[in-house]
Amino acid sequence: MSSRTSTLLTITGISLCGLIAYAVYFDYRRRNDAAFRKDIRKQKKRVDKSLAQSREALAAANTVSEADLREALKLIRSEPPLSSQEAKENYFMSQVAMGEQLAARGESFQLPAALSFYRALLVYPSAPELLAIYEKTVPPPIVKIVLDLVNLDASTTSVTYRQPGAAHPPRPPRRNGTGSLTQARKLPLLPDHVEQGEKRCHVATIYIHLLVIYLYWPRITTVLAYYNAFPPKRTNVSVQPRALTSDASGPQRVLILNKDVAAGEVIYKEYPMLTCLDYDLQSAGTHCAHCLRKIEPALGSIPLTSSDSIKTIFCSKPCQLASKTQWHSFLFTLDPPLPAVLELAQLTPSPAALDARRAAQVRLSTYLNKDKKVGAALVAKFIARQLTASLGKAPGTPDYTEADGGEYRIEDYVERWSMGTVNAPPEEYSLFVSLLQTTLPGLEAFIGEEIHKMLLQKLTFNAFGVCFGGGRDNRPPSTVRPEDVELTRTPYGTERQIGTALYSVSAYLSHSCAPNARPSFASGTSELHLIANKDLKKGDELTIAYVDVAQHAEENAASCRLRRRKELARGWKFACQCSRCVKEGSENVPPPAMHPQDLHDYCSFPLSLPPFQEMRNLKDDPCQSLAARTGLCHSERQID
Ligand SMILES: C[S@@+](CC[C@H](N)C(=O)[O-])C[C@H]1O[C@@H](n2cnc3c(N)ncnc32)[C@H](O)[C@@H]1O
Repeated sequence: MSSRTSTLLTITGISLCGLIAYAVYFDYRRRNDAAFRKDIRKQKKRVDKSLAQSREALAAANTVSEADLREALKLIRSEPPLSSQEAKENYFMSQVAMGEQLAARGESFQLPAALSFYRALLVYPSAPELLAIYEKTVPPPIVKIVLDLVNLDASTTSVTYRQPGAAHPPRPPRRNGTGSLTQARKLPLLPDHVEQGEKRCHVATIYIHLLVIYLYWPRITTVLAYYNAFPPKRTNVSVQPRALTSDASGPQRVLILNKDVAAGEVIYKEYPMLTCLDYDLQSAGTHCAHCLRKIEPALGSIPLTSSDSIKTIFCSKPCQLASKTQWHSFLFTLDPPLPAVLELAQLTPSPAALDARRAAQVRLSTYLNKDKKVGAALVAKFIARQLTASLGKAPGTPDYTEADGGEYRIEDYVERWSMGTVNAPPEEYSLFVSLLQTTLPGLEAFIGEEIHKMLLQKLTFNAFGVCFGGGRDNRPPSTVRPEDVELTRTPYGTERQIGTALYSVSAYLSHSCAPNARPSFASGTSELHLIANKDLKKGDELTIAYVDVAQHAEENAASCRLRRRKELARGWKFACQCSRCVKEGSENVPPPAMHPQDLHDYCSFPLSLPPFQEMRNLKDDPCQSLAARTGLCHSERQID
């Protein structure tokens, strides 16, 4: 030990001894000397009084009168409205930043700080959620002023009044969640759901309520700064609002390159948040059900032991463990769905309950298997992953976070994705509910049909098809109408994929028929490598092909254009305006003749399928007359 260290320790030791000695002496006199005790009481009263006086004086100096608030509201109401989404987002960020700076300047800046936070609230899509965030992060006197402003605004709003960018002043949360994950997060706070659960008088239900409250409560620090921390710097890309043009359709956000890259270079690599092996391959046992790697028989595989209701194998122990803890136990086994549940004796299921759980799993698996319903599997896995990530963490399976310094979970990414318009068959939701009811009773109260639909729309819309090499050619054909086939983004075509995966960064890639980048699965797993198709410059928007854009031997430019635009219209509901489509569209080359006896010559519906047989007998354009009667065929309106 150096002499300096020992001197410090000696000084510290003496000081501590002195303090202890004084405390002992003080305590001795307090207990034994009545006059000393009286004196202390007097002193304490004096100090308390003086403290109370200074608090009152301080409060009086900082009280914001109703007149001040009315004046402030008048000012805010006179500000011009914001029209675009981008302007609202910028406004929101600047007001929050200003609020924070003003709040840090002390008590005399509380009103201006509150005004900034209030302005941000007016343009935020979910005011109750932001208020909850403020309550955790903003000094309480400022939050109080914000709440006073909200109340005053609500009590004095006239119908013609418009806030900057906001149609209405903030409202309390709606009672039934519809439309967004943000609302899903607030469900546990809604009394009608809590009452519903309590009526069941079920210990498990109450436990599930607590679990969901914990799970959905937003992690305060991460919400506002999302796009600062995401995507991580190592990906060399950023997510930016699409430059506004006269065309209002198109992606809201796009991926922009942050540095120059050469053709063939890997721009970034990304692990999936969630994977789904195609069901036929899962049954065949040819691929790992977690990373989707092809199983090499010589190297062996690891089965999922314990009551697996589907035949599942993995390439390695880590994949088995990850899959088991993230969703497999929850969805496809009779094991406790979450490790935390193990400890609750009252949740030990009866044999009848286990039978019901197994039956629900088998029903869902059968449904998934038919017509490759990957959307339903993605939703089930998403819910399972959310729950297990929060409460069922096992060693070696860290929660998903793909950001610089931000702690994000899967729902934080999905919440911000755009969604398509998928309509799930009605039985899909009831299968899902019966799985939840038999696995963690009570959970289903929080995932209504609307939330289920919203998840389905987001997950299927943003899913990627995983293909190795050029993909496979033995995927079982679908028996549903072409328009109802679930499509995933893959330049090889969904019918060549071996599975589906969701990626937090790549979700933002938009489509071009002449893409400047391509996804590759060169590691032989679902890890996505984004490769530059040509030399690219910092600031370029990255695009990939959502569909197979290659012109095949039997096609000419026009029929290739028609095929890919049809697929884009069916899967992603947009008419591509890329340079290639525009150029080829202007060349007016007629597509080669098709086979009218098999396919409708415009939308290529197989007319032999039962619903379309009647179309053969129609004299006029079958697509149009069918569309007029049933709305079934609308491709022609979407693609050209
Ligand atoms: C999977 S999402 C893409 C996500 C997107 N980056 C976003 O969050 O806004 C697919 C949707 O993006 C839009 N999109 C992508 N590429 C497009 C393009 N080239 N032209 C028009 N819309 C496009 C379409 O609305 C499409 O349905």
